[in-house]
Amino acid sequence: MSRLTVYHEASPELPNKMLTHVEDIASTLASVGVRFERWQAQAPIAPGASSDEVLAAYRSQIDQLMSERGYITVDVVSMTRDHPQKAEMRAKFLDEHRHGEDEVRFFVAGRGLFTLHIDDHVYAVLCEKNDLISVPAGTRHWFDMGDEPHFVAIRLFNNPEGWVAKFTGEDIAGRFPRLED
Ligand SMILES: CSCCC(=O)/C(O)=C/O
Ligand SMILES: [Fe+2]
Ligand code: NI
Repeated sequence: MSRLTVYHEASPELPNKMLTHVEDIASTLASVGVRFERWQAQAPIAPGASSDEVLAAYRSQIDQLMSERGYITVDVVSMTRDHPQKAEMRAKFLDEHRHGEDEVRFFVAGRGLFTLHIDDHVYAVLCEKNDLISVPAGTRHWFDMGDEPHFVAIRLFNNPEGWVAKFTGEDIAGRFPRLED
């Protein structure tokens, strides 16, 4: 089940609230400029599926997003528990960073934990299959796929280089809960 946990940045051990209803998650995130929607990931895709397979299965949703907001690049992150680079892949996103563009991710299988640092609050969004999240450009955030990664996410970008991150150098991510396996 998707879940949003909200904290003050100084109190990682004491959440202010935890929400599991999609409308509550969406409205709370919308109040800080983050788009969260429940889509239908109907094509049966398993973690480990190839990018071509995923892109072909979700062509119409991808085209819709691309024409809506002018995204020009799309890729796929497809992770399994036995992925040979799972530790490196996990580490890549674990520290607080920003992107120069919106972070648009559509989960078509499995789950992952996005944590957003907005003003003096921290929003931990457990995204599951069917969830679409769009985090505005410049938002401080990190992502945990866990020790046992199991997900497929489609990523959309509005620059030709795809994924480019600027790390903040802050250690805040290490103080907040990771994804539980
Ligand atoms: C869920 S896709 C992999 C994570 C990612 O692209 C990112 O930018 C995390 O912050
Ligand atoms: Fe990111
Ligand atoms: Ni409700």
